[in-house]
Amino acid sequence: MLRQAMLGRARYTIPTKRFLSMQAPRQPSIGRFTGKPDHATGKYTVSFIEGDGIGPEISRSVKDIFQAASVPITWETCDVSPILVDGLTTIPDEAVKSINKNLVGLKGPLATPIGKGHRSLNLTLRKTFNLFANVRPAKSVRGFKTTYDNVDLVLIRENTEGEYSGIEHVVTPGVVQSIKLITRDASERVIRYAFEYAKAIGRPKVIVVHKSTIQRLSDGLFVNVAKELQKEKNFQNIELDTELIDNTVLNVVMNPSKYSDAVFVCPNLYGDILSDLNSGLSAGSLGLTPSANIGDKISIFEAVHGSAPDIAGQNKANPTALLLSSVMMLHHMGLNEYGDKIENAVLKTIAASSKNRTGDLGGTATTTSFTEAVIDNL
Ligand SMILES: NC(=O)C1=CN([C@@H]2O[C@H](COP(=O)(O)OP(=O)(O)OC[C@H]3O[C@@H](n4cnc5c(N)ncnc54)[C@H](O)[C@@H]3O)[C@@H](O)[C@H]2O)C=CC1
Ligand SMILES: O=C(O)CCC(=O)C(=O)O
Repeated sequence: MLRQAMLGRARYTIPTKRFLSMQAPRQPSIGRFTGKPDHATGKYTVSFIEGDGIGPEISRSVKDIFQAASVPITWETCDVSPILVDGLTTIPDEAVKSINKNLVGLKGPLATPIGKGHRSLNLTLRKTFNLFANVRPAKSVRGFKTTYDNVDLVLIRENTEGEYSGIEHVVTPGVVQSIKLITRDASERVIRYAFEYAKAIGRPKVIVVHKSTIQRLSDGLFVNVAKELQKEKNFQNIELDTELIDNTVLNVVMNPSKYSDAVFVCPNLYGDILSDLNSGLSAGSLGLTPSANIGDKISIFEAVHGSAPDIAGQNKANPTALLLSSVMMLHHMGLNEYGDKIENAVLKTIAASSKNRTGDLGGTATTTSFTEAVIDNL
């Protein structure tokens, strides 16, 4: 159900549906998929990184459901075991070639050793392929009761720098420094993407979440770039708000519906934390929230959650977040019919009965039984 609203000079389409659904959203003009299916088979090839911990279990679920739904995709499995070159973390050439060739990937969670060993492979992938925007929608799920039943939040996180730049050093024993790098170029490309995304999904407002009262230069630059961009003719009909992160966190917890007409955009770490909060509020679990890492040409889709080592190998993981990430991927590729079909089946399965739900949603289902129920509902 859509309603039209006249806002200023522009006509926007505002979705009234507040429950989880990413059905065939219009794609922003930046980062569009340009891959082509194979001539002989009519199928697209997608690079697949299964990931660590629960990764192989939830990846199996996605593969089984895609096969049952006859999605015209061939998976190309990629090994991203870390390789250290001159102290820098890289991934094997074959994986880089596969992703550069296919222009699209789906990945399970990758674990990062704490305080030693290789650098985060998640960050390495984002940097290697210049995936500058991380889109994280968080919506209530019909039939599954949480504190609020009308959460519909969209957050876009800067994905390549900020606190995740990896520039750290020991100044002197007992004194360390981590650099939060913010550049005009990276700020501009993610904020421009956020404006385009808001236009594409029919939201009239972009909110920059920051702390420029304290991080005056870095967050200050991020906010100023947003103000400059908003003056462009293309974006003048999108309202721009700026909010301090502590204020946003309080407001989201008190009344998430306040932000149902907005797209948040923020520097890397704020986006990481705020999006987990959004997941908790919308779903009561990390097991439901999908995401897209978008670059100019290449995009990689992944669940927001990590490798969940506490439940790995126990057939307890909820594959929904990876499944919904794969739905975002299908919409990105223009395979809307398949995306809608899988999304409907997943949501129907969760709504039907608590018996269908995995433990994180208070149910008793296993990864396998949930997958079978989704296949029955296709
Ligand atoms: N994008 C990625 O690949 C990410 C990777 N990580 C990595 O994951 C590892 C573990 O990180 P944590 O902080 O423990 O976060 P986590 O997201 O793996 O787990 C947090 C809690 O959520 C639960 N959970 C997560 N996903 C679930 C699912 N699909 N079904 C049911 N329950 C689920 C876990 O059991 C755990 O109790 C670390 O090595 C971290 O570096 C963390 C975040 C993102
Ligand atoms: O790579 C990691 O260990 C964590 C990355 C992360 O926090 C994220 O994907 O949001």
